[in-house]
Amino acid sequence: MKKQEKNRLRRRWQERRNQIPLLLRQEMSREICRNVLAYPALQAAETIFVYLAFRSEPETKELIQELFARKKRVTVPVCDKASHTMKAVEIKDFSCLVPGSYGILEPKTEQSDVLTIPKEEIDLVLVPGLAFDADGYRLGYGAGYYDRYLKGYLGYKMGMAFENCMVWRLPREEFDLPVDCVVTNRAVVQTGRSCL
Ligand SMILES: Nc1nc2c(c(=O)[nH]1)N(C=O)[C@@H](CNc1ccc(C(=O)N[C@@H](CCC(=O)O)C(=O)O)cc1)CN2
Ligand SMILES: Nc1ncnc2c1ncn2[C@@H]1O[C@H](COP(=O)(O)OP(=O)(O)OP(=O)(O)O)[C@@H](O)[C@H]1O
Repeated sequence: MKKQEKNRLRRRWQERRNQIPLLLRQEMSREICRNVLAYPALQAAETIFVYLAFRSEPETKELIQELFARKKRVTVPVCDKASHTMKAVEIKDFSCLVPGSYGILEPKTEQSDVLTIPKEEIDLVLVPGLAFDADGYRLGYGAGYYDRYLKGYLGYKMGMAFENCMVWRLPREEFDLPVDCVVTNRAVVQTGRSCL
């Protein structure tokens, strides 16, 4: 039941996000990144797990560039499609990235083999989503990658979304894990603990 409802919502929220004109999306993405960079949990974090945007998600390239400038350790997802699990792989620049699972940019395999960073070393995870609710619950693409990754994760979890992708309440299942805050172009919505 919940699954069907989530699938219906996925289509609706994906459509809604796709309808934001590109220029507005880019402008709002820059505002989200500014808000992320100003947030204390980001400033305190040394190792960060950040997604590489695809489809109409808030963009992260400029954010990552600034993380490099601030000497943060940057890791990005590498998916294993068979098990629907992902690992965090360190990148030092953009030159190692190639289209991987689902056409999302990923570091080349040789890089994944040597630069996988253990979950315990990740201070902050920046989480993409089609929608987030007021308690930090999230609607993703429906493969459970982030739910699996965040299970047992003790660091800080920060959602990133356009302000019109915030909703009062999403359907929840037992494996869904909320983020600690959601950063939008307009505000930081505190949904859990406030710092690292
Ligand atoms: N930028 C970014 N990277 C990310 C995620 C994300 O949400 N955003 N993920 C977060 O989990 C993981 C990838 N998850 C994905 C899960 C499903 C589909 C997908 O295309 N699903 C199909 C329907 C399922 C199917 O193929 O049968 C679709 O939406 O059309 C794409 C990515 C890891 N990397
Ligand atoms: N911790 C877990 N262990 C095993 N299976 C899980 C776990 N979390 C989620 N799943 C499975 O993954 C499926 C998708 O979960 P869900 O609908 O919450 O995806 P999502 O969070 O929207 O997707 P994504 O994280 O890929 O963007 C669920 O049907 C569930 O069976």
